[in-house]
Amino acid sequence: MEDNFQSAYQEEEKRLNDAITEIDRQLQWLQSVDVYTGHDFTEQILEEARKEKRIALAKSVQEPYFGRLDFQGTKDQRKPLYIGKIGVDREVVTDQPLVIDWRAPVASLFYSFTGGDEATSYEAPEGLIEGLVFLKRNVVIRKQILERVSDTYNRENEQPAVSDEFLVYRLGENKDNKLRDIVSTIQAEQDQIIRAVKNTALIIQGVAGSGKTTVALHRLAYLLYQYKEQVTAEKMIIFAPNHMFLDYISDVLPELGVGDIQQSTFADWALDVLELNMPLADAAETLHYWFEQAGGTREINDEVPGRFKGSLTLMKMISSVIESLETVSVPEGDFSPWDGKVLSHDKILYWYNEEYKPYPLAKRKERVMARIHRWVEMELKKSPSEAVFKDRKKKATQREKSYATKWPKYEPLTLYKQMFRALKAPTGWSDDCLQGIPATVLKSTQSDLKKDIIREEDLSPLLYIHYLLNDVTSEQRFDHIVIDEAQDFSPFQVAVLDFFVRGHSFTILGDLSQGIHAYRGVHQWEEMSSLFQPEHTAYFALTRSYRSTMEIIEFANGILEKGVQSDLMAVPVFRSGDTVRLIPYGKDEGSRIDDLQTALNRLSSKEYRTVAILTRTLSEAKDLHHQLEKNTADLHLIDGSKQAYQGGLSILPVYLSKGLEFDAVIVADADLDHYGPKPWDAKLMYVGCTRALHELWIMHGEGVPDYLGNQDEDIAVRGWPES
Ligand SMILES: Nc1ncnc2c1ncn2[C@@H]1O[C@H](COP(=O)(O)OP(=O)(O)OP(=O)(O)O)[C@@H](O)[C@H]1O
Repeated sequence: MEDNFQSAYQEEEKRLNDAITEIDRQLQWLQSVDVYTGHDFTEQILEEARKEKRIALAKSVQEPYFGRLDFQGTKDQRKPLYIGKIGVDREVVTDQPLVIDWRAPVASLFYSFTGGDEATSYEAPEGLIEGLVFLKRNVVIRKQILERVSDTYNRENEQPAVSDEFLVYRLGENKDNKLRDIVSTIQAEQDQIIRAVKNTALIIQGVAGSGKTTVALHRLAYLLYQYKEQVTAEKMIIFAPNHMFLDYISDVLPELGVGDIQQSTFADWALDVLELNMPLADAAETLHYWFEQAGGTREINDEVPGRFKGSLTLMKMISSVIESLETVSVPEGDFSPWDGKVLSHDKILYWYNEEYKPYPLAKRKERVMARIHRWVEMELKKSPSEAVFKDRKKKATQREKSYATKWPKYEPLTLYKQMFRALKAPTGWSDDCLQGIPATVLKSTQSDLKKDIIREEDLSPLLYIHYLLNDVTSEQRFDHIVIDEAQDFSPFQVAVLDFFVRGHSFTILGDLSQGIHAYRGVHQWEEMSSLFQPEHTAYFALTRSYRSTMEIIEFANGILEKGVQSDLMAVPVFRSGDTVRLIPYGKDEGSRIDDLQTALNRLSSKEYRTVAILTRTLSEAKDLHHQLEKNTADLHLIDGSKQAYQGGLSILPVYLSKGLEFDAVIVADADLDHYGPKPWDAKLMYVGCTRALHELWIMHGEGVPDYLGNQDEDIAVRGWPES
């Protein structure tokens, strides 16, 4: 065995040296070519290509590849294929590149192959290629040094199966303040999503830690490679919950050699499209309303403002109101540019109803007004003298202006205010359909709009009105949209986004078990899948969780099972760690702070890079931060206003921890005073617990919710661990 390992290591070391020598040679040659600075367009394009290649090779020469797959096609010889983040051709091009790009068709075998000695296949441009896999090997190269060789499949073994050994090694590493790429260990179920066809609304339900965010980012890199003729990075967008999260994921795409993909929150993007230069109502206020109720949970139904304004019911209402506007748009009466000259109402109606019918309302008004203007110009030309011409022109300009003001104002916010009766509605429009708005929603929205307060949930209706009035320009239309944490999106949001993307090309990822913003998000994925024709949508479930140890995952599953009655259980990768700790605060006054300080000190003295204390509310996080920072250097408070996550030691309310991960997590105040028995509280607790990679300590006062108790001793243990 040892001998085998030695010879594998030596073989790979030799291959590595050969590869580095060749890449170096190519790089040196490129560097020897003078940089072109002239004006010849073709030369400029060639120079750009050389520049890109220089950058790629300089990166590749450090860590050329991470995997090897020995494959023999039915009509071929057995060949070792080396797979890396960047594909590199040989100097003398042969049918086998020096390094194969991880996104290339043949590389899919490296990920999809799950063992066994039967023939396997992959989809190539020329058709299905069948063959046998002999070896799957992971190699770790850092700065040109071969650090590790690990065979995850060898056909010569007695029971050949792909092993998780290398994956477990990778998962055991500590994490810093940024999400990382996973190209060397993408799993078959994840690869299927990454390589799914472009023009589909993919909906992915993935348990906490199943790699949803990571997979979405790899998918973008794949789409750019596979559909290079059809998509560009600038026309792709990722929607994520907040700026700190965007910063947290910001290293993955550059590491995969992809730049320029837009990354935004839905709110920022929507305000930009709407050209609304006003801040949204403070989100903290909404969060406070829903989350700062210690021990209790507010009632959520389809009539709470977020759910209703995110519903297709409101979408339909808006559609009929705008439709009704169509019939009352053209001002009553003829248009007279100067006394004695008349353009009949019928003629204007004809232009509006026939000639410009295909245009959306706002454009139609523009076209009709432009047509009227052209008619005026023609008539002006018939003026008998210069003086009459001038006089008529002056009058006509004034009357055109005043005629334009008689049209309804095609502006989303104005129309929205009119719908909620915060402004007088245009005469004659039929708003019967708005009778169905629940009274509480009508009242609160009306009162907000009168004060010019817009909330996040108002953005979909506003965007929809904008779309109905103006349509979407080709510059505004995306090639692909990723929605992360999609359980917090409403059906209306996705329905509106569908107008802004070509071919329903979506990657929509979320976890219903983490649906802590259920007052505005979906409760079932059908709410989203039903927006698309069955042939335009596909559903995937990711059930394996890669983030946490088995103990933490089993513990979190227990919360779901008992607290949410959910069957969306996570399957752990076989990575065992310390048992979860349930630690009661001491009985003395002041014990809570002392105990939390002790927990933080003990965990931060280990070799972890990131440790977090999660509180139930923001005010508790602030208070605790104030108390603990006296004795803890560099303790960061995350309060929702931060643009970047710094790693290290953090205190934050549990609802702001979504999407993030920490080597060790302390859940503070996990008692009935803070977490009630309802599913929503259990979901919050689930989010908190699933942020931990290696260690989870649950600290609590008197009485814990049922969903935390009765766990097996090998999963959770009461009391402090021995120091
Ligand atoms: N195939 C893999 N190989 C190695 N690490 C992986 C793999 N898949 C996921 N991970 C790791 O698991 C962790 C969780 O990934 P990610 O944050 O993308 O999951 P998620 O499903 O979006 O999580 P959540 O919903 O809980 O926020 C990350 O540290 C990621 O690097």
